[in-house]
Amino acid sequence: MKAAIIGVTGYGGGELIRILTDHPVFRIHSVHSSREGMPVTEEYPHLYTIFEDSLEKIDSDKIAAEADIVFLATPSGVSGRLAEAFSGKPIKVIDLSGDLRLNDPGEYESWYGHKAAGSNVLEKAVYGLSEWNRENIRKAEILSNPGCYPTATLLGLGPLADNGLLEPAGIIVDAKSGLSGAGKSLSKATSFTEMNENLKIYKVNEHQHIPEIQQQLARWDKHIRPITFSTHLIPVSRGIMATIYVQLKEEMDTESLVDLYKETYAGHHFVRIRPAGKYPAIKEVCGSNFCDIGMHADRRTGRLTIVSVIDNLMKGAAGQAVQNANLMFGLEENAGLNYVPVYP
Ligand SMILES: NC(=O)C1=CN([C@@H]2O[C@H](COP(=O)(O)OP(=O)(O)OC[C@H]3O[C@@H](n4cnc5c(N)ncnc54)[C@H](OP(=O)(O)O)[C@@H]3O)[C@@H](O)[C@H]2O)C=CC1
Ligand SMILES: CC(=O)N[C@@H](CCC(=O)OP(=O)(O)O)C(=O)O
Repeated sequence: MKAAIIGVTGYGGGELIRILTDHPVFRIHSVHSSREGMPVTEEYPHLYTIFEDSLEKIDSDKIAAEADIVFLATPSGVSGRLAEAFSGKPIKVIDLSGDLRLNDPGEYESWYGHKAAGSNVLEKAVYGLSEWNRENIRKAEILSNPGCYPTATLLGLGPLADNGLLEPAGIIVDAKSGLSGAGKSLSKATSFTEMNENLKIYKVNEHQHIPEIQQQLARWDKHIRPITFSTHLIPVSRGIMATIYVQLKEEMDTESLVDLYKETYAGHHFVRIRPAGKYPAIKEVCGSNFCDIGMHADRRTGRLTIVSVIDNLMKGAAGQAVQNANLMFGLEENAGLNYVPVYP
């Protein structure tokens, strides 16, 4: 199977190269960004002798005629236009950006500040939270890969929301991300001097992933009220931790909750549930496609704390994109994704 990658010089695109150069079925056919003609190794010297192709022009007709799937690892605003260009052509599309995730174009425009993709594309786009939408993903022609924070948050809340166990008001998500989550562009906020030995909150109550999380929670349980969602930068390259606080409709102890999560994710290779009393750290998933989840029900407050960790570039972006591509082509879900986390 031939894969094209647009936005290959970014962090998400680079991670797609890392995965696809070692994939048993997909082979990288062409790579693209706005810098036509440049060898990929100019941007990524770590790929010397491994992948040395040059960037090609973005010609949707040519790409669709030659490749079986195209990954759009481009910024929001750019991806939507590209998805429109590929729509209706004989090629499957996976978009890593937020451009196709929200059903309501008006909501997209108010949170992202760009013009939404056309309704023909939005209506076809399937939301690719792999563990929760497998059947639709298998049939998708255009797939919208979930955001990094939403992946960690939704995998952490799914078993409760889907079973109607959540008290609908008062859900709080306190999330932290490594700096690669912001992409490779230089910015003061993510520079070494700003972030070394530091921790910062940002986009308070206005993060663009809020409506995406809310939209999926409503699919599980339409009674769920608006969540509080806080995002922080931490001085690491990769990794997201979402610490989630919820109240349940009925009291459950930690052991029963762990059993519920284990049952829900049985057969889902990439979600690992920790035993009662154990909590995952981001280092324990970095470099891999795993989402690790731990939890504790606090009898004193009546609240449940859920901790969910992923590598933002893997399960939060390129890893989940390849997991979805595997499903779309009828392959084993974990084909080419059996990475052991890089530790320490
Ligand atoms: N980083 C992460 O952890 C996650 C990222 N995402 C999403 O994935 C997408 C890619 O993210 P990331 O890799 O971090 O971003 P980067 O900023 O690191 O890379 C963006 C890429 O898009 C290319 N690009 C930018 N504008 C254009 C254009 N007009 N035409 C063609 N190519 C263009 C850039 O190439 P060049 O500079 O060579 O033109 C570069 O290859 C984004 O939508 C992001 O929101 C989603 C989940 C997690
Ligand atoms: C650390 C950091 O800055 N993370 C980015 C994630 C951006 C992203 O992945 O954007 P979309 O999923 O919406 O396309 C942020 O918080 O905006």
